[in-house]
Amino acid sequence: MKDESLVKVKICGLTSTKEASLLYKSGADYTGLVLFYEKSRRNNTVANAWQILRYVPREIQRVAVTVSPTLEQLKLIEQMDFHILQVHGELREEVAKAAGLPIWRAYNISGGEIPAPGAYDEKITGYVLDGAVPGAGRSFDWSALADFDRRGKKLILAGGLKADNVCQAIEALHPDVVDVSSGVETDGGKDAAKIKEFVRKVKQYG
Ligand SMILES: O=C(O)c1ccccc1NCC(=O)[C@H](O)[C@H](O)COP(=O)(O)O
Repeated sequence: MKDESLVKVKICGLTSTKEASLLYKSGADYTGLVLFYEKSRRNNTVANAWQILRYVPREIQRVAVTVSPTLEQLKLIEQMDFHILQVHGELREEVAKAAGLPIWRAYNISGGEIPAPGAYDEKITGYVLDGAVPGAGRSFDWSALADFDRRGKKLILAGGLKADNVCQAIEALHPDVVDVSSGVETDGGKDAAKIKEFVRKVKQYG
């Protein structure tokens, strides 16, 4: 059984069934698949996503990672085996209203601006604070976000995290979940040893 007091780990940006298989017994709590965003090298087609999800261990929560999704895209996502919808960019009113999945609202932080959430409160269960460019492996000034009001929701911290800096990040913002993609990759693919070390550092921190 998992210890509910620990900071949780999200391994984001899966692109193959092989990468999904690396999550067995990894200690990860969430995983993310990028969809409908062709600018990302981690983008998945719907068909590919279906395949990958079959290989994600059952105990891991699956997050559909999107940028300004449309209603049609939401409907496709909700036919798949996802638990959470993560939205970067714009959260369209029709998507927020129609969503059956809980939403993690993602903010890409450039400069020291503090996002001021508030809309669609009842659907939003978490806020993702991420670097300026999603999935780019770059962090932001954590101290500038110390006053971010999480409004009782989960705080998911992303952007440039790796085994070497994740404990400092936790110390700075006390997130519920730490989210990593580039920091557990080697040559653009997920690396089992890096995942293991990242999870070890987080769970050791408590
Ligand atoms: O990973 C992407 O390419 C991506 C593209 C479009 C929207 C979101 C994307 N990733 C979202 C995540 O949750 C990443 O884990 C997060 O940006 C952290 O990435 P990294 O800095 O590489 O660890």
